[in-house]
Amino acid sequence: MLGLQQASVTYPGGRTALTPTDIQFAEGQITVLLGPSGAGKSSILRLLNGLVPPSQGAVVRKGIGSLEQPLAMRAHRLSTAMIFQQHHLIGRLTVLDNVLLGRLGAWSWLQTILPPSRRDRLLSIAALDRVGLAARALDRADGLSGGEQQRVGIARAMAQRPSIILADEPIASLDPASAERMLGDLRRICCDDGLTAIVSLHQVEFARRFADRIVGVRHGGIVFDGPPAALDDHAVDQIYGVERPAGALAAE
Ligand SMILES: Nc1ncnc2c1ncn2[C@@H]1O[C@H](COP(=O)(O)OP(=O)(O)OP(=O)(O)O)[C@@H](O)[C@H]1O
Repeated sequence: MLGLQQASVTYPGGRTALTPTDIQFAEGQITVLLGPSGAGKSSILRLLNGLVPPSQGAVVRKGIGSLEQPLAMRAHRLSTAMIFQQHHLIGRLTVLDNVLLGRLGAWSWLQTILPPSRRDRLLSIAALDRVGLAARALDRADGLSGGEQQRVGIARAMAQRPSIILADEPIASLDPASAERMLGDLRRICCDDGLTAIVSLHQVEFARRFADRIVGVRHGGIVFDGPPAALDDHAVDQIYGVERPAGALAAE
């Protein structure tokens, strides 16, 4: 449904982060981009959400067309939610207000200056309930733990009512238990709602448990593409090479 067609990324200054790449992401599938630091995972996600334009090639979405067209990009962004490594919550706002921000893209100018509608508030509370945080709706966001704040990030993404979720290292700053909970919630919601998710991760064991499909990225290219069961030690070596960190195999 969403894919790269011979798409590459060369940043100003001349650094090529992604060599011309073809890849399709199937509807309703959870894909993990796995690879060492600097491999090009974030650059793929930035292409997919339009934060960087392809230097060559195209990003194409079924039913919308090439994202080069401004109207296509707008339609794509409205139905694509991002989850970041740092949750980007506004600490002094309530948890509920942060989740309501997920509705912004759907609001008219007038709605942005009026109090949120009852419908949007209910939708946001329902999204919080799905990550077990409805009871914290009126707490200040900065009063929550890091793991809870990341789950508010999932709720905010869900409030957008997306069909695609893009997440860039969403567990990078979490302890193992919080990471497990966060990925568990995300997987359950994606499976229940049939969402397409593309998530970059560093940890091989989390990737194996969380993904339907693993795409290994190294030196700006795809070096592995298959189901978790196919990610054997040889494949991990192909992805990480000598850079494989001591903790890469552990779910940490
Ligand atoms: N804005 C930028 N300007 C110049 N070079 C960049 C920029 N962003 C990334 N790069 C370079 O592009 C390459 C790929 O970076 P990218 O962030 O896509 O990798 P990554 O696999 O996501 O790494 P990490 O896991 O550390 O986030 C790296 O060499 C990086 O230094």
